Amino acid sequence: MKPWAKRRMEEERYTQHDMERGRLLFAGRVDFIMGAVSLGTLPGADRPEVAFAGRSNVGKSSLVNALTGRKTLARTSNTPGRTQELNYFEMGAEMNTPAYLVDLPGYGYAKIERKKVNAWTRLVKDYLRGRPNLRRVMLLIDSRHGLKENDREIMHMLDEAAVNYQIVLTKLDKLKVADRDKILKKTQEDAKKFIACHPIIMATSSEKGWGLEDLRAEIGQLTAF
Ligand SMILES: Nc1nc2c(ncn2[C@@H]2O[C@H](COP(=O)(O)OP(=O)(O)OP(=O)(O)O)[C@@H](O)[C@H]2O)c(=O)[nH]1
Repeated sequence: MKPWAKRRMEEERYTQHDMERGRLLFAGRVDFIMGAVSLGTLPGADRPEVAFAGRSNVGKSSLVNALTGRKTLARTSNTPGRTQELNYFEMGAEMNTPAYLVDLPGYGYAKIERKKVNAWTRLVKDYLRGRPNLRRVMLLIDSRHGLKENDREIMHMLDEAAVNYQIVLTKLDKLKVADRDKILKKTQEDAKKFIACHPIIMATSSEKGWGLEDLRAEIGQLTAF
């Protein structure tokens, strides 16, 4: 996308207030609250939350770290599929409208046995159905691969649970310039087939810092009361 076109979209999509709130949310303290293995142990639903989901190795930890400008907040790894908990982070503790960021366990790692996949599905399904303060799930998709079968399964699950979700492409820097627009358009077309999927696809690179300002603003807007 041409920089001017991108700039215009940003201006139309977010108010100054959203951008400012997004910036402040991620600029202050972002504290790890807990890793929940069951719904019974989740923190109270007293503030809005946004969850991050995606296949193992999609770049979720890198993105969360890049958003907060920290290197060690969410664990990045070369051993996909290790985290099997709902990891809660509190953002904007010093603001009067704080929010939670929830890092959902990665899915689709081939070496995980069926039993664990079932446990993941159960935990995440229960979470998605029963969390009234969940404003949106950011569904991360590796821009080199596009939507895979298990991404589509999750999208159907989100559709059924009537959870608002939005696709965030990751690792855009790994694509050739000409391929970036192609994957964006293709994903946009795919997204139309899913009822609860947000029509706007966000594109990011944690490595280069691309799309982070937009994503912060989006989350700022979503978690404003
Ligand atoms: N070039 C490039 N590499 C990236 C980017 N984001 C992540 N990576 C790399 O992709 C690999 C996986 O990244 P992680 O952030 O650990 O992925 P994850 O989704 O948290 O993985 P799990 O812990 O399995 O859930 C790492 O080697 C990262 O360095 C990006 O924007 N650009």
